[in-house]
Amino acid sequence: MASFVDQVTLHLIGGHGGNGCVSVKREKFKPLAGPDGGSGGDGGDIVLVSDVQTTTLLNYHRSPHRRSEHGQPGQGDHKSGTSGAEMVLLVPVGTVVKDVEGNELIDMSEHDMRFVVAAGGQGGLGNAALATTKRKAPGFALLGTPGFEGDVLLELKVVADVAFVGYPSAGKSSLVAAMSAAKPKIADYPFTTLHPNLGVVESGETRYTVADVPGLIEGASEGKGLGLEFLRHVERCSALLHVLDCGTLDPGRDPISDLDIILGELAAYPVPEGQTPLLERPQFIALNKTDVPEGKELAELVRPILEERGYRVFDVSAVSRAGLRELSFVLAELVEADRIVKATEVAKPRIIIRPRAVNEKEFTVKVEGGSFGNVYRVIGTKPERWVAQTDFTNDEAVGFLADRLAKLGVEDELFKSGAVPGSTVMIGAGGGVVFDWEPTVSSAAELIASPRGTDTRLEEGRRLTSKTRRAAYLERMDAKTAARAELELEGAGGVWNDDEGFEVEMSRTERARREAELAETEGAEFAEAESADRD
Ligand SMILES: Nc1nc2c(ncn2[C@@H]2O[C@H](COP(=O)(O)OP(=O)(O)OP(=O)(O)O)[C@@H](O)[C@H]2O)c(=O)[nH]1
Ligand SMILES: [Mg+2]
Repeated sequence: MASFVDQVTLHLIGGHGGNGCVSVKREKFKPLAGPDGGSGGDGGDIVLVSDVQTTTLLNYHRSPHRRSEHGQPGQGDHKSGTSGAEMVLLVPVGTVVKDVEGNELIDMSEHDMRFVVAAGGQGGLGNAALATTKRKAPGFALLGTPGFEGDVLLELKVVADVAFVGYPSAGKSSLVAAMSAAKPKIADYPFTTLHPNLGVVESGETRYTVADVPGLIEGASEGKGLGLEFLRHVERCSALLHVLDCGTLDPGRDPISDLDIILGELAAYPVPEGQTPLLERPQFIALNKTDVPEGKELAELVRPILEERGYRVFDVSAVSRAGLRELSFVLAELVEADRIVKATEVAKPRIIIRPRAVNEKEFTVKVEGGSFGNVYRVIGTKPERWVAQTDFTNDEAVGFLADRLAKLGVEDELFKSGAVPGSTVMIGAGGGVVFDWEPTVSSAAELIASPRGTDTRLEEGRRLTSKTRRAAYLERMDAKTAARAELELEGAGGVWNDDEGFEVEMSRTERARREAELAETEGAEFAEAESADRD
């Protein structure tokens, strides 16, 4: 027998970010015209989306391994890699997502909720994006980081306002189909329904959901038939509708004894603590199949008995749709009233993801004793991500990592924790990356002599003193007419205010040079470096 699947472990791998590209632009008369390596695209996320049309986790049971697309690497000529496509996994409304330790990550209790279960990796910056006025020609790019890799647990607890319960073939699915747009499987053999079908009913102003659960038989609470397992889906329903079959030809059955058996089984279902037992919730009765003459007769016979017991009884037919309108209005009223009550109840504390405080430390250094001396472990998302972005075969990239770590204050913190040059430093909580620590301070001299990422071949534009600039300016004023002709020839444009506030037209290259110079003096380089960190 097909088993009912309402729990599945997904094995997820988010797409990796594409690597950044190292490339230098080459033109006919400018073989080294600056870095132009594009950035890698981000890896695609894996996103869970709750959807009323989806009723089961069966698909994931069959193929629990899912991976989203990788980001493409960047290319020369400033071409960024395309980002990996997001992978959307539709899950039924009522799916609870848990991590491997069983902690609830999210309860997807409403339609169209989105939850990124496996974030894709970040694309690495290309060398063009890493260039600053100081580091004009970076000979390295950042690597894309890997996407999330791990397992999550999906557990289905259908959330419906009204649950339809009853014997197999009583017409529960037929009623859901007749009252909503849902298209559950309907057939005249028992246990057609193996998982709950959800339908959305619109009645006047009210929208509510109904769910039918697999048929119940005597002994269901002991595991007969499909058992009572799936009644966990009824746990969150505000009301029950007993669907009684008045058209059955089975001599051993009649609506009253059917109802009694179902009530007995429902009473045996243990609801979790804090919830109303199933039989203490509002219950209605639908006498179904009244379109057939015998059904109508039988319904008329049993109606007074049921009403005497205090039930509200509806004669309906899923086939002729008789009585469905009235039924849906009454259910709507009840759902409305229940919603008002629930809204006034104290809301359950919701999980709030607070943004990290600005001054919160971005990493910690832990000192771990070892047989080869102390190990200084740096733990923090930023340093760990930076390590993942580093191409350790490239000295410049390693240097860039060192600069970034120093800027974040990792070096200071290592000093404070007692690390000395040569100490073993690990970055990352797990195995991580192991270094023999060489503080960058000692390499400061090297930095002054030749900043990382410079290429003397690109160093045409030396920085001018204001004196030489003024001289050059006066010279230009003299040769202004000639210069203008020349500029137009170059297809140049742009007006620039010089030191004295005069408007000077200049070529694009000159303009770019001046802009770069200005940016540098205004500390824009700092901002650029910041943006290179991309947080
Ligand atoms: N004449 C008549 N037949 C109906 C009516 N409602 C359902 N049926 C028939 O009864 C059979 C069973 O219907 P389902 O809707 O699959 O019954 P169910 O209660 O969902 O059954 P399980 O999923 O097996 O528990 C089908 O052949 C339907 O066509 C009705 O109002 N009138
Ligand atoms: Mg059914």
